[in-house]
Amino acid sequence: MLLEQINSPDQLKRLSVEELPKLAEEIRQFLIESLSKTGGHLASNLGVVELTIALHYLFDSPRDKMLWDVGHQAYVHKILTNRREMFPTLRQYKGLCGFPKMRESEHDVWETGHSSTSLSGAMGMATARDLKGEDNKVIAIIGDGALTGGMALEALNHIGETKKDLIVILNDNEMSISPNVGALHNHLARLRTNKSYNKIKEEVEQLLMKIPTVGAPFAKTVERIKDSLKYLVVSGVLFETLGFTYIGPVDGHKLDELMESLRLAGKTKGPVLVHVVTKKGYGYKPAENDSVVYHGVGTYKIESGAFQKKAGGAPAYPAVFGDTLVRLAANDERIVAVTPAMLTGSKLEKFQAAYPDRCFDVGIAEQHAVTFAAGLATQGIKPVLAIYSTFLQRGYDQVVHDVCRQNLPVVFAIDRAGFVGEDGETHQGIYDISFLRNQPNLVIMMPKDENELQHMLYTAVNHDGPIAVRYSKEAGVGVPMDEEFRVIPIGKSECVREGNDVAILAFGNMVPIALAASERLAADGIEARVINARFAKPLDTECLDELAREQIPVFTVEEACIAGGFGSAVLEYYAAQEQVGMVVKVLGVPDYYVEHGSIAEQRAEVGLTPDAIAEEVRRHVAQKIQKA
Ligand SMILES: Cc1ncc(C[n+]2csc(CCOP(=O)(O)OP(=O)(O)O)c2C)c(N)n1
Ligand SMILES: CC(=O)[C@@H](O)[C@H](O)COP(=O)(O)O
Ligand SMILES: [Mg+2]
Repeated sequence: MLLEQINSPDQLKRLSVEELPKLAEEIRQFLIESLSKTGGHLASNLGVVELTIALHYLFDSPRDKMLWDVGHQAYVHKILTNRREMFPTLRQYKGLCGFPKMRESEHDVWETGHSSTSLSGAMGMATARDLKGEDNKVIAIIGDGALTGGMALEALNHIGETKKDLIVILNDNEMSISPNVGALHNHLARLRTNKSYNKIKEEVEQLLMKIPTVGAPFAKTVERIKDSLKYLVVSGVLFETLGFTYIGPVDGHKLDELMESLRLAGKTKGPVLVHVVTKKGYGYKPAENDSVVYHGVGTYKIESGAFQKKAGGAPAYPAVFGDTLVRLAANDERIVAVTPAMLTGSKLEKFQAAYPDRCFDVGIAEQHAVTFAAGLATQGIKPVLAIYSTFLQRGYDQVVHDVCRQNLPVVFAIDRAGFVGEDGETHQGIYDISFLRNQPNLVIMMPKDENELQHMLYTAVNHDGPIAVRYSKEAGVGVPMDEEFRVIPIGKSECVREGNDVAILAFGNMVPIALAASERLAADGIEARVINARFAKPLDTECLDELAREQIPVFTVEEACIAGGFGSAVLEYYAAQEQVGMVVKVLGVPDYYVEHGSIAEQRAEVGLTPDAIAEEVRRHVAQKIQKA
């Protein structure tokens, strides 16, 4: 086994080029076996085995900087940089991170998770290198999906003009999570198939070089013909017009072709773009046949690729969203769905099948998605933007400037709200309450269960202004679903458990946890009133005033950052009412990044569990008795 000897790029470099295909085979087998037990981003990593080997064979990481865009495809990089043995802990609590992590290795020079940041980071590193008079390489590896992200295009524009020595490896597998979309994608298709251009270029070159003496100088004039040929044969070679030397297309699974192109790129001055064509899921039939399903996987049987069946139970919130939107759209032709490249994650497949002309996958382009929705809304269309909380961060200015300020009726269906588990700190959906609550006109709500989610969605599509309904990725509570939709009165909470010793104001998916805490407290003779807050904006001020009149201590609970969240809003309200005597304890996510693990482990870490909440209340009650 070659792989057992390889724990560093230096050890890799000791292999002969002839041994590399065997190493690729062993790494591929390792990925398939290891991820069958842990899950993870399988298809993307299977597609970059040869590319990653070639990069570490030819270049000198970490002196040469490698930046992995999105970073979900950096498992092979991690295997080659002394972390193979950590793979049984992949994406587990305190285990190997599923994305590049500086703390894990000096070879992880840039942390990712959100897409389209690698080119800007690379440009920063290349510029710093030149300012310091150093001469290392800077290499960004970006997928065709990530290339549709606005940041990537901003960086291409900047890099192309400055002529920095910088290598961009475009890993083009025609896939985002779903099939890639957009004009850029179509341009790449033309480039992928332009073998004829490269063929002609080589033949002309060989022919000329055969002509003694006259050949060489004449070759220069032909250079221009070749370039015009390129423009003739391959319409709009975008990258060269942007100032890059374009090399490709290169077969990303043929090591000899890859090595030759990467060597050429390493010798080429200025910005270079190597267009590598790969197959997502390469080398594992189930993943090759369906790289959408095998983009991010749970555990599976290697022989068949069959996933371990999840126990039945209540439908997950995203599935309830997808099904509800299909029902709502049947009776309201204004409704359209917009997704920034997360069609399957947001469970919009059924909507797309039912209403293909009303379902818009705009690619990895959250800024555009938000303002596209705003444009739709100005013309009487009812856009439902299905977007993960963490990815909405990428379109924040558009939420402020284009939607809320213009008071446009856009529905933000904020999925993956709260902890997300294995994707970890780059993907936690815990900041949206804070960054949205400061926006005038916007309503922010979260259901206590899947039945209330359908009613909140119904309320949202009938609301005349910007409105956000957030929900987690988890399974619902397991309550019956009402046949008929009903409107949830905006700003109205509901009491789900009576009690007069303390009040727990729970937001969204924290309601079941708060109820469980109240049962523990009841056993101690402490009667907790549990309020399903429903709205972080506008607050149910009548409810808050009542609690103040009764001078009941308040515990707010949210699976979101404490700073600026729902509890902060309650504090602000009481402060504004000069209710100085009111006791308000805000329970939520403290001021640090919560890393990967299970959602349960993340909640336990920050104290969002029935036991921890009950303990907080007991501690307060004990202090009160002590003071009395
Ligand atoms: C800003 C942002 N939006 C969406 C995502 C979700 N996402 C993760 S990987 C991916 C597709 C990436 O496609 P590509 O860059 O082509 O990589 P491939 O998986 O094909 O190797 C998407 C949409 C993300 N990580 N970051
Ligand atoms: C790498 C990335 O950002 C996506 O693949 C993300 O991991 C999807 O998350 P879900 O699995 O929750 O859809
Ligand atoms: Mg891709």
